[in-house]
Amino acid sequence: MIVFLIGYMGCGKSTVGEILANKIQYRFMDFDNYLEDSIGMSITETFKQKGEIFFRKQEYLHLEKLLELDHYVVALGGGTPCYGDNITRLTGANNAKVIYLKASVNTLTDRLYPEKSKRPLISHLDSKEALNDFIRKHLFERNYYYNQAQATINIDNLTPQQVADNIIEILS
Ligand SMILES: Nc1ncnc2c1ncn2[C@@H]1O[C@H](COP(=O)(O)OP(=O)(O)O)[C@@H](O)[C@H]1O
Ligand SMILES: O=C(O)C1=C[C@@H](OP(=O)(O)O)[C@@H](O)[C@H](O)C1
Ligand SMILES: [Mg+2]
Repeated sequence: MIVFLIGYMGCGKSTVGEILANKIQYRFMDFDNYLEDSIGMSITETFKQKGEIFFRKQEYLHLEKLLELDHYVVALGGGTPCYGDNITRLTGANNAKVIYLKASVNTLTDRLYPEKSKRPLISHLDSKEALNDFIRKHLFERNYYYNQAQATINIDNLTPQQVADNIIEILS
């Protein structure tokens, strides 16, 4: 089986994915790190030098390889399920379970404000209010895709360990 974690930037896909993989003795892949290795540049540099459309194309192309994995937990990028037919490729894959880590706009704002420099889509937003407004609108657009996951966990008041334990319960 492959477990795909989806959800908005900052919901904890990378953090929870690693914990979950350790708990269930699966391998872990952070799709962003994988893309950085295969492109040979950080995501920030890729957006700057090649543009977002290039990045989305890389995500689209490399997703094909992920679908062949087994015994893996994969933390996808926040945008991965929201472009092309990626969400149906994920949910339609044999042997895959797509899980949405759902967080409120305020939780995401609090978590992302100190880390926005690592995320090119939000790094230009100066104030916390501007970030909050951006996330509210962006999440509204993206929820259409995230809501197609096979399971959803409301993560607002959970530690990463608790989120991982919730996923294990869903999988059992
Ligand atoms: N359940 C949680 N509770 C509190 N902080 C969390 C939780 N999950 C993740 N974080 C923190 O939120 C930030 C974003 O987490 P990250 O795993 O990078 O999210 P994503 O990969 O979805 O963008 C990190 O600083 C991480 O330590
Ligand atoms: O939401 C997005 O479009 C993106 C999310 C990022 O991953 P995280 O969700 O792990 O931050 C990364 O793929 C890139 O900066 C674009
Ligand atoms: Mg991540």
